Amino acid sequence: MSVTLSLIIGGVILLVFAIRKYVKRNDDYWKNKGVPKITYEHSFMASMINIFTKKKNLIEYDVDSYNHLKNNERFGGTVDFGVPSLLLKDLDLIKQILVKDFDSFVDRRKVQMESEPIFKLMLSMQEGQDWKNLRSLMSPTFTTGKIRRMFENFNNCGVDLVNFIKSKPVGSPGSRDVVVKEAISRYLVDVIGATAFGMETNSLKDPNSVFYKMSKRSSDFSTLKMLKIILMMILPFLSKLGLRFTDSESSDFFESILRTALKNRVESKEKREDFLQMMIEARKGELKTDESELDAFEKDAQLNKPGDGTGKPKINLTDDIILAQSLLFFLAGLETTGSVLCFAVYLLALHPDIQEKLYQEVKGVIKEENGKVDYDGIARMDYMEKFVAEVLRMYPPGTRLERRAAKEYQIPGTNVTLEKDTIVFVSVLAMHRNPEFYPEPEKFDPERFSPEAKAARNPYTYLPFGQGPRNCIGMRFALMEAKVAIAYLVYNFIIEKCESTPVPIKLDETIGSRPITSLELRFKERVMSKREE
Ligand code: HEM
Repeated sequence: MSVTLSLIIGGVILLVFAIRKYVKRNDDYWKNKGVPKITYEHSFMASMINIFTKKKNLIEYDVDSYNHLKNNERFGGTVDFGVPSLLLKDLDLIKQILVKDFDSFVDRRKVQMESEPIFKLMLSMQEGQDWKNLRSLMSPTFTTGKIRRMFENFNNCGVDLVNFIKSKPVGSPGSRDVVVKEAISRYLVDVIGATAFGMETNSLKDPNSVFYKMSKRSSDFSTLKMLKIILMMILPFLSKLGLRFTDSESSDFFESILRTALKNRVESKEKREDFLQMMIEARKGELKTDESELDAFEKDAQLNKPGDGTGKPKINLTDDIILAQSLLFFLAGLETTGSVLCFAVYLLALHPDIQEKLYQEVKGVIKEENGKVDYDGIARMDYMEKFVAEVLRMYPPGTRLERRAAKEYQIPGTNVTLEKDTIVFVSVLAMHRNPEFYPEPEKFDPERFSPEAKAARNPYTYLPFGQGPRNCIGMRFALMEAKVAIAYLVYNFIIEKCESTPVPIKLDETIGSRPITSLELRFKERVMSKREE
């Protein structure tokens, strides 16, 4: 072996041991505080090896930790790659932290984004008062009234989605095997392009759409990319050296397109029904919420004192801030809604009885609305509501909710005091799969979300969009765009497994919260008699 090679190998071994020592520095943190430490923990080495060898994906660690807590334990300490974090299990404590004591837990884990100035300005990255000011300004953009005004865009993309599937090569008569992820992602890119920036991105119509290609790049989480992200979480200084969390080519592409769109909109003074327009109105203090439109989830999310009461924004919405929120709108909805839709279509294929019930409901409502899919029609579909809720229970894209203590915090009813900056988290996936809350959790059953079943359950057992003031701002938008796609698909096709469809579902091996990208299903065109139509 040459001297250089020996030096390199020696250097690598030393580096790995140095990182290991750094990561293990807090191993006794919880024991010293008298907090039950979850003995099953994220060992740095084991996690890295498991991710690389694809033995275990990231989200399984939280479920293991949750299941490791004893019945009477309300919370337990873990050490995530060297950072002490508290896993919350008790539902009252979860409510206390997410909603009642929100002022002590405004922010999430700090992420260093030195080399990504636009990402740093996104709502999800903001902290403290800056976040409150921005969130109050943005909240009115996602209310029912605003989504209703955007609805025509959903409809146009629904029609294009059906045509996209029909454009695929026919296998057996009238049926096509389609890669679901591609069809769904193209639909979402077009919906978001139109509703966020008034752009026709043409992903469904143009197989070579650059928007689709770039969005695919932005959501590619290969094993290597995940390891880079984990490394940047462990060693935050890497971002100061120019390493980026995001894919630079796609981020730069979207940033430049959005910058031009914003400039053109401001200069032309043209008015449209899209997110960009609302942000421009917000800049002038002209964007308002209609309080009567808010449901319990959104009332829980209201901040105590939004704005300063004068209607004038408390922050200066610069072009960069608007640009950052537009990009966030684009990215936040792609992977999340995309994975929900892929699971939804897969579950329909596996459960023909549920698909038939949904089809009958969709057909009935479309008939009542004179052949149209419209906002009120979708909102009236009760079975659709239950179906989507159950998909989100089984496969929540946001598997973990995190908050960071803004100050010292004594956990109510205990002597345990959390230090400022301690991370507390909720394993959404583990709760959704807890048989105590959801008997036979592996069974797909939309009736779990009947009004009676819901009323009998603690609402904090179900948190696909988080809860409290820092919940998902795009929930209504996401649910509507997902339901419209499902309605168009079941109305036009019978969805079935095909030879290549994996049963049970195969999950993405790195992240674990989305299906494999190659998932294929069979779409058979429905033949409707004139009387049925
Ligand atoms: C089915 C689709 C979606 C799911 C399941 C989902 C889920 C979530 C979850 C779990 C959170 C964290 C909430 C918390 O910490 O309490 C979140 C935050 C967020 N979501 Fe979504 N989301 C979805 C779609 C969308 C869409 C379409 C948008 C944009 C229009 C969006 C924008 C955001 C933003 C901006 C935040 C951060 C909010 C803040 O920090 O104030 N999401 N989402």
